[in-house]
Amino acid sequence: MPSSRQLNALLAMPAPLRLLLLGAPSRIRPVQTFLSSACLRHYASSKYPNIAAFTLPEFRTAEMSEIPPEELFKTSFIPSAPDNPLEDELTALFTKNPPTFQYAESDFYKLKKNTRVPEVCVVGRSNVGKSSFVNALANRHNNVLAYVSSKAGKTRAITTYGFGPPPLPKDIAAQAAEYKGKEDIPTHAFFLVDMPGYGHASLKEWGRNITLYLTKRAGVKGAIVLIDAEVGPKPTDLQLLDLLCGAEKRTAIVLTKADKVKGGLNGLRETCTKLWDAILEIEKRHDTNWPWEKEIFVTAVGARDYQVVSSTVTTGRLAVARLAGLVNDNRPKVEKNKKWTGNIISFDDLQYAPSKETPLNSQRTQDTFTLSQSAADARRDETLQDIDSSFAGLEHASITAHQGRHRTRPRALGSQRPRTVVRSHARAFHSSASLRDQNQQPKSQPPNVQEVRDILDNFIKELKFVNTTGNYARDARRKQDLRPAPPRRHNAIEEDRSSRARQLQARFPKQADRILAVRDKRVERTARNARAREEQMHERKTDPSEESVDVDETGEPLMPNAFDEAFVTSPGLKENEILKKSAMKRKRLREALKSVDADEPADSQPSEESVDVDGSDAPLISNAFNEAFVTSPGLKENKKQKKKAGKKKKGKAAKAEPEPLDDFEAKFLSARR
Ligand SMILES: Nc1nc2c(ncn2[C@@H]2O[C@H](COP(=O)(O)OP(=O)(O)OP(=O)(O)O)[C@@H](O)[C@H]2O)c(=O)[nH]1
Ligand SMILES: [Mg+2]
Repeated sequence: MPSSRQLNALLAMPAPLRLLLLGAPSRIRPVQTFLSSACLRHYASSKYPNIAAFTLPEFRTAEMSEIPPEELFKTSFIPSAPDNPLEDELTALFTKNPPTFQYAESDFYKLKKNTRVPEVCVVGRSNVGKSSFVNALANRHNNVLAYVSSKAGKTRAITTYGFGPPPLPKDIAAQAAEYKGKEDIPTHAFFLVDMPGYGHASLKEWGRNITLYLTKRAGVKGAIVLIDAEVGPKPTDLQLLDLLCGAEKRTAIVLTKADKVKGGLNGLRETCTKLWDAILEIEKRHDTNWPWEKEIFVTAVGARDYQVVSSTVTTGRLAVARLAGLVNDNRPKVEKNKKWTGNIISFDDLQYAPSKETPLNSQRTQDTFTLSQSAADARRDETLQDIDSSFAGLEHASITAHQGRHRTRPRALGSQRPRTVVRSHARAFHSSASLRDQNQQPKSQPPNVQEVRDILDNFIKELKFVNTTGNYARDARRKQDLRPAPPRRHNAIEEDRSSRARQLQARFPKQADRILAVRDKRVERTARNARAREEQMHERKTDPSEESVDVDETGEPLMPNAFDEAFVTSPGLKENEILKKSAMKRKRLREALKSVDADEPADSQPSEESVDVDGSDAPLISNAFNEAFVTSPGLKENKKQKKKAGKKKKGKAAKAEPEPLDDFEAKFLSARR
């Protein structure tokens, strides 16, 4: 006789399915009473009847120790893909914003700091299927996200992948000040961390890293423990569960490779019973409120058959989403409200924590999406308001994002516009909005792509730091292209003269020929001068060694002295020599005249003391400065200089004997007298 609950389940089904249920094959009879219609259909047609996820709704309200393990499966049901109400939302959550590799680190102490994005880690023995699990969740089968191998020990580092939509720009902007460049601006809702495996082909330090990660890392919100369904729980698995129980870390236990279990559903049951027993033992031993999921999730996400993978992947996603806090878990809790200890942050403190006011609507509780209905509506309205008000929030977010470590993303090949974090937020908004509520249309239209681009372009123009080296180079190239062509070279003077001539011709038409002749003459003269200048310039540029050897009138090379050396490259050496000689001549005349004016005999020589002569034979002017300089005591240099000057003076005075006057000079002087 079926119970009232079974009858309810039967009545809820369409009539043909009820018949199918009543006449279902014996092998599914033990669980048939709780199979829903879609699930049953899937189950009956499946080649793999042992793929299932076991939940224990009654046990959630009862004390674990009171329930005998053999009772577990009487109340099991299969929330496989077609039956799961959250399937679409979970798929969107995990795949809409493409999951990306974040970082890999083999040393726990070198891990990037993360206190804001929830981390869920996947742990298990080596080769149990951890990396396959990550790939399946991301819906990546061909284009692999995590490396998978049939050999144990493939994953050797703590490898982090980002999943889910990024936080809203507004939220990022609100928190940006707190990051202060210490943590990356989040690009995803949560991180899934693929750990190296323990057991076969693993290293000691991997074990140490796993232990440290599970007990000390602040961002870890839960652990997915993968256990091979084919071989069952091993002592190392139980050690790990022991550790998690002691640390009171939220845990979901997932059986993998369910498609390989021998003995079908019965074989799977045996494994589950064994596992459950072991967990009860661990719980008794620790006497803690270990928040494990009180469910065993069964998957075969690494199977070759895609149908099998897709039918169990939602189960895995549900487990991860619950631990990350993205799914409201409305189940009544068996655990007492015990406070979290150590570095572990309370789950309720999380940004994505489920709301506390969610009503418990039935005994058979359901998971609901965190961002469902009213919460999603309110949040979307808020965001739309933000975006409608000319992207104020978005720009602010992008500024703060730029000031952080993610300044710009690499540009797409051939793209002229730098891809910024801003754009990813804009895209994320659309994806998350549609993810939250696919049936409801947004109340106001989100801006189209062109609008977003225009706003971003204007915005980027104002950001100086976006002008990276590459952009500078590009700008320079653009400027070069836009630069007007240099004007044709023309002789401005000639042009000037021609225009002047035209003016004159207009004024004096009769004189036109003359005007033209004058113009031609002047143009010719200008050209000649220009040629001369050019030749001069050319001479300057030619090798100076050719000019350094100058010859006197007799053809003998002049001995280069210091003066010549300095002068050698300047043009007009000979002219300068002539000028120099004439200057000397004039000087001599002046001196002679002075002596004549003073009524001194013309042949009298200037006394050594009275006329001081420097190197250039110019008389030294004794001024106050010189006096002070010369007589200042204690200056060795001065004394030396003085001595030198004295010597020079004598030498020069001896040298400076005036040359005898030539005929012209003698005549001139006699005439003056
Ligand atoms: N049939 C079947 N094979 C699976 C399943 N999951 C994983 N595998 C296979 O198991 C092997 C190991 O998978 P991985 O994902 O690399 O395992 P892992 O736990 O990451 O291994 P390590 O990185 O070495 O720790 C691969 O050959 C997978 O194809 C499953 O559900 N069914
Ligand atoms: Mg791996």
